[in-house]
Amino acid sequence: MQDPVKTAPGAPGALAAPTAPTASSAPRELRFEAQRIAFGPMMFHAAMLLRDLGLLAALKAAHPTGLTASAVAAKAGISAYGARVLLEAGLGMDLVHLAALEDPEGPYRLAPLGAVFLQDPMTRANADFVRDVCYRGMADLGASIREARPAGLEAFGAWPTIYEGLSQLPPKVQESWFRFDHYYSDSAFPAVLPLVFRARPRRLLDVGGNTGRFALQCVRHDPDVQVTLLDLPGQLAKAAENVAAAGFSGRIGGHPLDLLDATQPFPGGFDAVWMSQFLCCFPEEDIVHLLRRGAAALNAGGSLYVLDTYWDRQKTPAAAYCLQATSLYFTALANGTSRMYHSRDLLRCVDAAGLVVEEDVDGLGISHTLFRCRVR
Ligand SMILES: C[S@@+](CC[C@H](N)C(=O)[O-])C[C@H]1O[C@@H](n2cnc3c(N)ncnc32)[C@H](O)[C@@H]1O
Repeated sequence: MQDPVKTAPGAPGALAAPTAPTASSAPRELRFEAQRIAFGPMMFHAAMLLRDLGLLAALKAAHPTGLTASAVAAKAGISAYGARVLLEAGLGMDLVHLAALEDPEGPYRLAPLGAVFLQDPMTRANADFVRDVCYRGMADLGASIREARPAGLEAFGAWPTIYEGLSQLPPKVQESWFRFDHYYSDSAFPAVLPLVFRARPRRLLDVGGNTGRFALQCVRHDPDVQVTLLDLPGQLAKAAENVAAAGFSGRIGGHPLDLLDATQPFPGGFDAVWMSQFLCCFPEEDIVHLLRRGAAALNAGGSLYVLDTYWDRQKTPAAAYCLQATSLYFTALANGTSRMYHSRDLLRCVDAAGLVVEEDVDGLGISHTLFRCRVR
């Protein structure tokens, strides 16, 4: 197993201060970073409005000349006052630049960070997810931690976890949830298919198969494989629609169940059991049970695959930061007890479930690691 990436936030190299730092001795840049955190939730909304009211796009179209604040206001269809407060917040975030400090009317220009915030697909998936799914519920992070339940989920409904409510969330919230989930998994699926199908599994069990996205890729990749999806009824109803629309109802089936209900057995007789972006949805004790039940569904010689994202296995601090932040969604919105794991946490669960990792591949898609496991 590889060592943690030294540049990941929280990695040993990043914390090597011999004595506790004090606020008064902190360099100016650190104090600025602290203010970014302090005002972050407010600036976030300003950044989203700069994006969604079209201010950043107007500045992009007018690059490099730029636009005055009143011209931006006219293009966005907002008041001059509204344009000025958003543009000035944008200056603070370095999303826009002002041609001359002495003239606050502008012209304003799109800054390099503004171009990333406007155009980068990962930033868009993350930002929409934070605004539409997480923002309101995140105010209940403290209650969620104290009570080990997703207290923030009450913003949407009275479900015990977000998974029971997923198919009933408001359309925009669902759209942002799925776009976030798919943004990450879609990047990894093409990379893992050759690894999973090297052993030519004939029957594959996709545990937490959601709306059938991976199953559809499997049946397109291998003409002989049959896939069974395990998930909650709401997700499987959506999966059945997708599978039928793609013409694969004969090769992809669904088995609705609450995977945490130990009285409901998994179906058996599979050459491969697949768990993608799934175990991060559970606390460690449930992960061990789910792995054991997955292992019991395997034919002799079969493999259990775990595809997930671990913050210690990331190539960049930005990727580790995204995962560490996503953990807070699991706490306040999803179930109050799971998180984006360190790889060692997950490997400990694999061992406790009586499995051994035979293959451990990092760098799949944007941020995924694949463990191929067999029964010990
Ligand atoms: C984060 S999604 C991952 C979906 C998909 N495997 C992927 O890679 O994109 C987790 C899935 O686990 C399912 N799930 C969570 N808790 C469950 C439970 N108790 N019973 C059945 N399915 C559950 C959710 O409904 C969801 O489809």
